[in-house]
Amino acid sequence: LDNGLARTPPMGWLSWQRFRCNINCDQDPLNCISERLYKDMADRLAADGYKEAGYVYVNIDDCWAAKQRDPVTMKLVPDPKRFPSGIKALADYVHSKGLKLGIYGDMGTFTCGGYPGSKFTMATDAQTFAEWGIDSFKMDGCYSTTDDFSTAYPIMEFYLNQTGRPILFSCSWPAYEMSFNPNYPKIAKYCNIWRNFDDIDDSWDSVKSIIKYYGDDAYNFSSVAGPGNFNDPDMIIIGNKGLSPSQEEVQMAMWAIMAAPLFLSNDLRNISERSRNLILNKGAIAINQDPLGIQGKRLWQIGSIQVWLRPVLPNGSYAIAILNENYGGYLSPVTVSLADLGVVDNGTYVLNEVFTGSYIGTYGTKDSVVIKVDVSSVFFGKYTRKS
Ligand SMILES: OC[C@@H]1[C@H](O)[C@H](O)[C@@H](O)CN1C(=S)Nc1ccc(F)cc1
Repeated sequence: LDNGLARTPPMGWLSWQRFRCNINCDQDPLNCISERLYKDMADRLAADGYKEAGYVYVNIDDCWAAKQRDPVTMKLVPDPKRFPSGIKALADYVHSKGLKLGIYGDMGTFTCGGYPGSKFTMATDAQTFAEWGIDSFKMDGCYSTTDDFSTAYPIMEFYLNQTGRPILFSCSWPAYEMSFNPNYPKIAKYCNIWRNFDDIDDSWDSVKSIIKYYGDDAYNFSSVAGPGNFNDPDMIIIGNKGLSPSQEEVQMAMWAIMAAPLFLSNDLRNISERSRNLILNKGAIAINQDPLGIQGKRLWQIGSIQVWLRPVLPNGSYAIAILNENYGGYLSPVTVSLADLGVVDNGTYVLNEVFTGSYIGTYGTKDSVVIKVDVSSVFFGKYTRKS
């Protein structure tokens, strides 16, 4: 979507994977979906180095709203007990921290969690969000029929644009059309980012299934990615319980190669130094945020070894990820040269490691290097073109 936003994949924090639809603020006040949760996370983003690294969106997901709209204005209202100050006050707070506030809705009659949907009130809801100072809107597709998607998302984009406020538009449109060829060029015209596969869960299997979907690249959806419009493989779950340290490195590396939005869904109030350093890894973020905005691709898979490549600046350079999804065994040696990767120019290259994994071999042009990647691990490096 050409609205000046998401020129690189957006970065920030999103409540859903970690905090779900926990509305039990009586028993669980620290973790329920409430203004307190988003203020706490805004505080952490601003104070712990995340904002400086680029993580600027604080995004509300499902279950924020009251079950009934205002009967007079038909406007959405936040749950009065859980958001007593209202969304505008929350946006003001988040903005005072130099951050942006996102919110969530649905094109159907209800959200997936059963809260009011926007099916008949798109103009009102877009206007409401703009009045509140909202900076990003994720519109889900629950309680909708299949042929509605290709009209509902353009209509909502029209009304968001009408407000005159720049609002990043996150669409779940292709995620509801996986089984039949989504019209990706049309989706890219109306959306800044779009979910196109299953919800992520706090597990290695979930991360692997998403990597597989993106490696298979059905309908060549990678080709429509670029500044202003990105495929969204869902949230970063680093810092939660389901991934081992090396598997967390895999997610950070692969989301960087895939030019994915980086929306953390974890508890920033209680995160290990290791996970926090991984989330803040400058080399990985630089590749994720590369201005070319080209989505990396899986070049080949041999057994449990996958080789991915993403063209990045300076011109002629590449980020490379070698993923070992093996369960058994130890370091698998992978011999790879730039020629193997289809890089056939006569430039001089340096392979400087951005990340993890080990390799032996010589720097330089067509030489092969032997890269050794451990199980459930990734080698993540950058071939920088020197001349
Ligand atoms: O309720 C909202 C929740 C999150 O926003 C996810 O990111 C969205 O992909 C949708 N969503 C959920 S749980 N969606 C959903 C997941 C499984 C299902 F059987 C029916 C709906």
